[in-house]
Amino acid sequence: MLHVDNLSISFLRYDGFIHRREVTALEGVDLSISRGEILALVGASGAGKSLLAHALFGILPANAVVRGCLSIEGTVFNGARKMGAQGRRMALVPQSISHLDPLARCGQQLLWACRRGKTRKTRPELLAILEAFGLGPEVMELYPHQLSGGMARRLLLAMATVTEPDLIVADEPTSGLDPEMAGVVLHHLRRLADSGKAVLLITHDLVTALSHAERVAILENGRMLGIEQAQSFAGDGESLVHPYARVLWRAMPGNRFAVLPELGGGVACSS
Ligand SMILES: Nc1ncnc2c1ncn2[C@@H]1O[C@H](COP(=O)(O)OP(=O)(O)OP(=O)(O)O)[C@@H](O)[C@H]1O
Ligand code: NI
Repeated sequence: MLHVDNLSISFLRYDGFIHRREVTALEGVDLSISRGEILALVGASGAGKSLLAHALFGILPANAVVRGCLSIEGTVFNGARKMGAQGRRMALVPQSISHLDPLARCGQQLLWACRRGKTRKTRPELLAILEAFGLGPEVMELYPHQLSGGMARRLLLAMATVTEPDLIVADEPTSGLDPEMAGVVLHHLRRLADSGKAVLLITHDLVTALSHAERVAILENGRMLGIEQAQSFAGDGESLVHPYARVLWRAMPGNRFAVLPELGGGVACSS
């Protein structure tokens, strides 16, 4: 449903008045997501996960240079923002809660999300989507500053999913949530995938990725190191195709916890 082919992102920087250079942040990234699937995109802070999401939605800053090919169900596009009706079939749950408008009540922002998705919802339907993310009806009347960080994140999730888009890109949707609420959010994303949607779940947490995704894509320093089946992260990691994935898996607490030279050396402790 979504195909990303050879995506590269760089930023133009000016050194002095005339010297211009490109700094590459993402290089040669390939991935695809099918309907019914959660693909987790994992990587350390700064790996380029949010950049990839922003490229999909055409919301990179003006000095970004994007190369490669993005297509959704066979239609090539360069950012959902410029796609009209097609773009409305994709929704982003942004990483930062600053994407909420501080001057508008939460209910109003939920209605705007419906309007952007050309969808009409009744008040009971809006309350139901809030409830699905553990938010009560009183949230409709509140302003963003009256929400906790976790509530604001869940409101962003409600706004992204209220129109039931075909592709949901959720950038760190569980960050700042307690384990119970994180479970509610991930369960909801699972339900959307099971109903035929495609979900790109961006997270730095391999455990979250493994428990909810079919496949896990590993991004490191702007490069895709490989895509693995989630079920291959088991035992000693012998079913994992990519050496880096094996290193990552074995380095997790509870596994062999061996820090190998590829990760920069360090303390190795085997159980
Ligand atoms: N507007 C920009 N101009 C220049 N470089 C940028 C810009 N935005 C991001 N970058 C760089 O691109 C790299 C990837 O950033 P990105 O936000 O995608 O990381 P991330 O994987 O989402 O990290 P995190 O887990 O912390 O959210 C970083 O090194 C960052 O400094
Ligand atoms: Ni990010």
